[in-house]
Amino acid sequence: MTAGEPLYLDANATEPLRPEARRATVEALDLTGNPSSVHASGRAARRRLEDAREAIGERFGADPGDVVFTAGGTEANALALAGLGRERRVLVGATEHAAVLAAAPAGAATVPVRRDGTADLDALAALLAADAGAPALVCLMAANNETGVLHPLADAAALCRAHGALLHVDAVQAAGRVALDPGLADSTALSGHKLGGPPGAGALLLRPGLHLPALIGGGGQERGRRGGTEPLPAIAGFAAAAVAAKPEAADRLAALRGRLEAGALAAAPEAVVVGADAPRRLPNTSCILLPGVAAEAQVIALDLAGVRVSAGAACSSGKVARSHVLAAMGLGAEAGCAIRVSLPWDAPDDAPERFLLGWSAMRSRLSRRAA
Ligand SMILES: Cc1ncc(COP(=O)(O)O)c(C=O)c1O
Repeated sequence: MTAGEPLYLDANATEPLRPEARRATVEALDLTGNPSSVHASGRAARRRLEDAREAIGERFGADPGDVVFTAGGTEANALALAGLGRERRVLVGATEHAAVLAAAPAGAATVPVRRDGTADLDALAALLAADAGAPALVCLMAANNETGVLHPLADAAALCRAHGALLHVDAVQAAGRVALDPGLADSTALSGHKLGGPPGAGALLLRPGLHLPALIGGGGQERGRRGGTEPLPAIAGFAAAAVAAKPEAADRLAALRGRLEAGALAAAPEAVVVGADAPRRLPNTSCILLPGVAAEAQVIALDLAGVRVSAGAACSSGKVARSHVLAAMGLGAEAGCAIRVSLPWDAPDDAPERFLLGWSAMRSRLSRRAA
């Protein structure tokens, strides 16, 4: 990104494509074979697919045979819920992404969160103990897409193990941004475009030996766990992006985010950074609530000032829905005044200062309009 261009601060919606991912995707586009074909062209495509599987496995601590490629994070979550949730009672975190909430069965129990957005582990323990005889599947995300808040997954995993429950982790936002402990979850959902790959590929990582019935049948691909010809170019780009996305970049993003938040709070002391009290947040994410100013108006005015951010849960369809995440954290109508600023991997060094200029222009524009 160079000066004069719009400032893209919506990485949690989609990360900019990494150059390594672009190269790998374009190379794979020229492989004509179907990985299921037995001739030489098919075998070349199969080799590329298995290279990508190995790279993803190595990067996230899974055996390559336990990496199931999907079309993205939504499908990876749906596959876990449908396959592992079968004949288990399902418990889902209150702030899970719509991809998990929509895939959960109607009778699923909700694990509440505390005001800082972290899962209430006392409540989880009580829910698990309440029907101790029935096997359970617990779904908790590694990091929230709106606030960046990280759940205490090690403690949650210990509770699940103690109660014989499976733990599914939606790591779509956390993967590549913070280190993930590969031993914690029974299944982990990933999405290529959230870590700098092209859209169209994701994965579900499974604990060794865990049986996963397919959600989509078909030609027996992915060891019978996901039918359909694998989207090789997107998968190759996903793997290259996963290798390139280093949690070490977190310190730089956290420093930029720190300057951005400090500047916003100095300019508007009434502003609140939602989730800032949580013990851990994603380094790139800031949910800033400006009381009395509708998030939609903020996003439009910021866009006019050349700064691209999201409002609330706007990752779905461009519509701004009331955020169930902020509601679960105890916020009322003021939740409609929160924007999400998410720094991409290639955020420029002066991103905080450029955001603050745009923010100040946005605030003057909106206060002139209100006057
Ligand atoms: C936490 C989380 N899970 C799942 C998804 C869905 O991922 P995909 O866009 O790859 O389907 C998203 C997308 O915003 C997300 O933020």
